[in-house]
Amino acid sequence: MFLKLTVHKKNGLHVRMAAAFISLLQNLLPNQETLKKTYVLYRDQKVQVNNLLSLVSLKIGQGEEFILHVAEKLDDSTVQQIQSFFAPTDLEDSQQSETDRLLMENSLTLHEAISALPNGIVVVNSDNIITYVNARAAQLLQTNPHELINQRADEVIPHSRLHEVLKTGKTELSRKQTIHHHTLLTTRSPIIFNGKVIGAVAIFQDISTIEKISKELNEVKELQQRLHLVLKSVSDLIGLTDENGTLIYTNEEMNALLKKIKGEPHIQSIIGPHEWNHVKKAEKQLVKLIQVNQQSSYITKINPVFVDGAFRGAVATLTPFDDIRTLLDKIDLMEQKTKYLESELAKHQGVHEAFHQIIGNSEILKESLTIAAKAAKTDSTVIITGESGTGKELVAKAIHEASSRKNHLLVRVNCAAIPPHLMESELFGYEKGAFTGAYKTHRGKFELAHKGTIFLDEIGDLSLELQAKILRVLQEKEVERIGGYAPIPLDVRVIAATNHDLKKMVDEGRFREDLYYRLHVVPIHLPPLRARKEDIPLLVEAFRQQLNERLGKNIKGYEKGFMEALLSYHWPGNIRELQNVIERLFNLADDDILRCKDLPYYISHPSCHEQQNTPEKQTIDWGNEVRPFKEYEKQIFAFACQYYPSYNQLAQALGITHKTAAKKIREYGLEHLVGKKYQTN
Ligand SMILES: Nc1ncnc2c1ncn2[C@@H]1O[C@H](COP(=O)(O)OP(=O)(O)OP(=O)(O)O)[C@@H](O)[C@H]1O
Repeated sequence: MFLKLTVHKKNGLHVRMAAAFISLLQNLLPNQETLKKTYVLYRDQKVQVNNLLSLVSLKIGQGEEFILHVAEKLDDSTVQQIQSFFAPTDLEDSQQSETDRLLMENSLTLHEAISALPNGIVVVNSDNIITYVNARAAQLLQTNPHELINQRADEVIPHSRLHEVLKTGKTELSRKQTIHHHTLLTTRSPIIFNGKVIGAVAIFQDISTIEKISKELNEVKELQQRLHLVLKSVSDLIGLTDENGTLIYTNEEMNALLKKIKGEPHIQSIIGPHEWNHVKKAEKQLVKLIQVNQQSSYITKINPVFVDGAFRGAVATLTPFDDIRTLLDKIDLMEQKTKYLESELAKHQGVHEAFHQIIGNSEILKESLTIAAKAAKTDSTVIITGESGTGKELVAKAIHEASSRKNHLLVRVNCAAIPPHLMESELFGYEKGAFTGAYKTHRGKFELAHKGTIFLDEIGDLSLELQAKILRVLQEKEVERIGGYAPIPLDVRVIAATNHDLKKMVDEGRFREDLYYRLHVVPIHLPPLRARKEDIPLLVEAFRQQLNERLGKNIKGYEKGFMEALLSYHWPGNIRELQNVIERLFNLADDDILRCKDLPYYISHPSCHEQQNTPEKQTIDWGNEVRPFKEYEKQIFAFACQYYPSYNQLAQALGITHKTAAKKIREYGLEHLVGKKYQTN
């Protein structure tokens, strides 16, 4: 039920009156449960009537009304007694009234002070019933004060230990607990009156923020330590300046430099005042190679630091340039190594097995073979240049074998060997009856090479007329037989080779410029053997094995000094000459060892030609008087031997035996001239 009551006392519902009112209600409502559920409603506020401090804190003034809400219906006499408690009285004892005012003021101040505390306060009576909760405690427990008042503390407050304190009468200091994500430090104390525990109070201090700050502080400390370690472990010189350039932080390396240059702890003593002014003004990073004390150079980076637009200092990093130079050198070396390995890999990956029979490990040869192997994968025209006997034909064969045309013919035309008047019919073929003797249609080399490869060896020996005709075939991709009526379409890959200097021939008008360029799509130059002498041992070994097999011999090795002799010779006839020399030695060998004594004299005595003063013979000088036969003979041998790399070939050319040729060369001391002009003829 609701009772409307008015306070008439001068000091309103003051402390003493409120206490008297509670006492009255305790007498009138002996049922404690009813009393617990009895409230005072005043201006939107609701407080339990038996909570003295809360009741007083309503500050109900003189003449003001409030409602008493009792949980049960009261009989008339009880209602009357309550109403008469508040009935106006004519007389008010002025001294008592002053005492009441003082009491009221003090308890209100106390209440305000407790309410305003940042700590939460919960008070229980001796039965562990909550009698007071301040606003902060209610906030921390995430509820309203009136939800807690009159409740058992251990039922409504998590981890409450006030009942223990009531039992022991001992204070529990600063116990840490977590309630609703807040870390609280709780102190619980008994309230003792007349030596008796009449209640207890718990004070909660929220230390969540402090904890957070302390955690952050620890993190900052850790970060600082790590940063310190990082700065310590870098070899760069690091410094932090204020706005005047004074170094406020320096790592050990920077300290060492400052010590060395005996400089002030200012960045200006390292970079100079001019650069410092520039950093301040430019508002961007300065990167410069700076020489300090004319001793060491540093790559210096200065980053200005601006806070809210104001220049506050700079971070300076100095990297010793020598270190960088060493690193650059290392990188350079690594790059070179990588390039080398890449090219090696490319060579191994790129070289088709058809190239494996080409022996040699020299860089210069491998480069040429790499180009050849790449060319094999295309249909481009290839021209192979190089001295006689360097392996041009071998490479042409390998290109064909490694190409997609390998299942068709490789047709070789030796342009130097076929008589010029037969060359045209050889190359292009003829129709039956095209000329006298053409009894049947003859297909030319180009036609035979259809879908395959034509190898035009010694192309520099072609007449200008035939050069023009070949150019036409290359351009039109068709061939016309002599006496033929219609051109025949051709699908032929052309590989040409020469030991002539075609460029020079073009300049001299002996080779067509247009054909020269038509052929030079993929030029491959094969180096002479003297330019890759490191290949000699490999070649000799390969020839030894081949010849053992071919000639059914068992030559096991070479005499000491043998390889040295081969290495010091200049091999004008290149690999062909080497091959021939080894074959000759096989034939001369008495046992299973190749011996120096069997080597041709000009090889076993490499210096002999330098000692000789027989001049090269350009022509044979017949003179105009008859001279002794031997003189003519010497001239003939001196002239002829220059054009052949071996006695064998010389003998063949002169129509004499090998033995005679060798004997005569030795007799006239002409070894030094053998093969001298071989490469250019
Ligand atoms: N790298 C090599 N490895 C093994 N044998 C080789 C090598 N180079 C050349 N030969 C051999 O040397 C001889 C001459 O080679 P090839 O006929 O290919 O040379 P060429 O340059 O075409 O000579 P020419 O210009 O006189 O025609 C051949 O018997 C060939 O097998």
